[in-house]
Amino acid sequence: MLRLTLPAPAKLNLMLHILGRRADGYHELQTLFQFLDHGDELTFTARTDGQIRLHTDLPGVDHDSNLIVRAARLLQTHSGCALGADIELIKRLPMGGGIGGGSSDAATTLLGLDYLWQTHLGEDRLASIGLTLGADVPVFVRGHAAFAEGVGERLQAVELSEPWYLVIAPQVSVSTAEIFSDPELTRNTPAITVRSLLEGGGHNDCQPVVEKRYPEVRNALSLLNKFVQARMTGTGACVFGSFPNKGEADRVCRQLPADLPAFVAQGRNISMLHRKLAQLAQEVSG
Ligand SMILES: C[C@@](CO)(OP(=O)(O)O)[C@H](O)COP(=O)(O)OP(=O)(O)OC[C@H]1O[C@@H](n2ccc(N)nc2=O)[C@H](O)[C@@H]1O
Ligand SMILES: Nc1ncnc2c1ncn2[C@@H]1O[C@H](COP(=O)(O)OP(=O)(O)O)[C@@H](O)[C@H]1O
Repeated sequence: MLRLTLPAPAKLNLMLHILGRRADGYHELQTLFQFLDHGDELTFTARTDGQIRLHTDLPGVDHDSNLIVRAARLLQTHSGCALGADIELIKRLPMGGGIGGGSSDAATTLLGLDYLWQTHLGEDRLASIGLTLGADVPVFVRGHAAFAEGVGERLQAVELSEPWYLVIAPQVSVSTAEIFSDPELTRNTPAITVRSLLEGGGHNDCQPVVEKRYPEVRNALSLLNKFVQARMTGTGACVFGSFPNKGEADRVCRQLPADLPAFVAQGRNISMLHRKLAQLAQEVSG
């Protein structure tokens, strides 16, 4: 196989508690990740000259800093593979939205090129390579809804209900580092067990800080709160509410101001990337 198209789905942090700060400045957290059936799309074509070429520009991100290019080069280093790739990206996920677009693109690159180049590094090595690119990359490599602890790298797979979500993407990009360095961020939420969490509850400790700094996020939350309990994902800027079916989510979506970007997607416990890879494996073996 020389060419491969794969999805890079979004995630939501259904809750995000900050328990403390480590000596290296990173924060200890507890969070619940679920994927959405909405995301970016990447197409990989193998090159024999070893070059990595991403053919899609992202505003404010130069070629070599793009997480896709960095992931591809890391995979070359760790596997010793001499092949390269041409990569095209269809970018649908808002950047700095807290729905993990960059991390998901990186994970899709690691899994996609591992498949295309036949480097067979395996999920454990790909997840640890991914962690060097960002705290959120491993969950996308694993592809299962998870309760995460540590800086997000200790993952416990969970089975959640799969409701429909209405996601509003206020037109601001929130820097994760900026929110984590805010002196007003609450960093002392007591640890909870995954069991008590699944029985209900949880909140996002970053939300008050982002609401204070970004009126666009505050407005999106109060708009959505008129219909359903709204919450922010990750360090923002996206906010979401859950609905039992697509029809109700679409109905509320139609009532939002036309100039406010929003979409409806279903929560998924197994990521679309892993569904597609499993389908490919079945086609090859069948
Ligand atoms: C907090 C989450 C929840 O999903 O936020 P979002 O970025 O998705 O909104 C993520 O774990 C973010 O992961 P990711 O976006 O990969 O962050 P990284 O690139 O690893 O870190 C960006 C910066 O955020 C801070 N940071 C990040 C994660 C963490 N547990 N503690 C931190 O203090 C650090 O200052 C770091 O330099
Ligand atoms: N392929 C990529 N897609 C999105 N952002 C990227 C990518 N590569 C690098 N970045 C950088 O990473 C930052 C965070 O990206 P993103 O994952 O979209 O946000 P978040 O972590 O809030 O979900 C962006 O603002 C951008 O500067």
